[in-house]
Amino acid sequence: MFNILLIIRTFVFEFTLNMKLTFYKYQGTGNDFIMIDNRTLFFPKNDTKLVAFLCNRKFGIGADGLILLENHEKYDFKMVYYNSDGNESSMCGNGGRSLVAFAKQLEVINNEAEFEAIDGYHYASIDENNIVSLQMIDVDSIKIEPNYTFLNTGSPHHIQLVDDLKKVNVKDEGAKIRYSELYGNAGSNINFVSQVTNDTFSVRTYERGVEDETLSCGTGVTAVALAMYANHKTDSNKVKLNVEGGELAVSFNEKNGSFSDVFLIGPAKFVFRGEIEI
Ligand SMILES: N[C@@H](CCC[C@H](N)C(=O)O)C(=O)O
Repeated sequence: MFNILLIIRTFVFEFTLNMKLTFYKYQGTGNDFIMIDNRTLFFPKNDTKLVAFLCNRKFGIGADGLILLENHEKYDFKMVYYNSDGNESSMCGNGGRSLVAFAKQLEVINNEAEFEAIDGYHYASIDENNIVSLQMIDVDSIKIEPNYTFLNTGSPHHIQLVDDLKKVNVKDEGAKIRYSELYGNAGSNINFVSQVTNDTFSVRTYERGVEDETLSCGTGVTAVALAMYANHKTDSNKVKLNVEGGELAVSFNEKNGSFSDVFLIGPAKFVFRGEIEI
């Protein structure tokens, strides 16, 4: 039976490396990631099918994304992020927070980290309860339209306020906007938002590269917090975000429409460690 599954898997994903891969599984408010310690640079980084297989929830380990931790000449480490479709992508906020917890588990850092991701330098701190506070990129350009707001917080985000968040079919409605003329080939992540109080919002996100709703999106809630402030929906510079997988917070400073000292704050948890034949 095992051999038959291996043959099916090899046929579907088209690879066999004949090795055992050690991986760690992490989640940040339900956005889940496979972590690989790639400090020896053993991982075949251009193997899209391998990454898609590892992230596949039926044939592989299952995750929204895969992250490599690598050495960096100047900082504590480097982050390389792939979406579950197997393609390397732009910044992942929950992934970045989870990677800081992973770096702590590997004893690469203590309670603070400086690392480089695809969008540049990041500073982070982690406390004894594994609450990670991750500095995100500064944002100085926000497109405000009557029905939506668009900005880039390391990844592109479309933000739309809705009347009844529970009733939104995030997968279908998100895909329509993601593949619409508005965003062309590159696409965008799509966030549906409802306001709870002056400083609290609920968010559901369709993620590009997962092509489905995920339980949380870190760059997404960061974008929502800044967008709600820019649209005068809140006057607080610390915003709480309820997502399907838990709660996050985003703090920032704003001056003349530009945002700096943007921090994404929330839990990052180790789930399990394992080995998989690839
Ligand atoms: N889950 C992420 C966002 C990951 C990147 C996104 N799917 C994209 O390709 O733009 C987060 O927590 O920020």
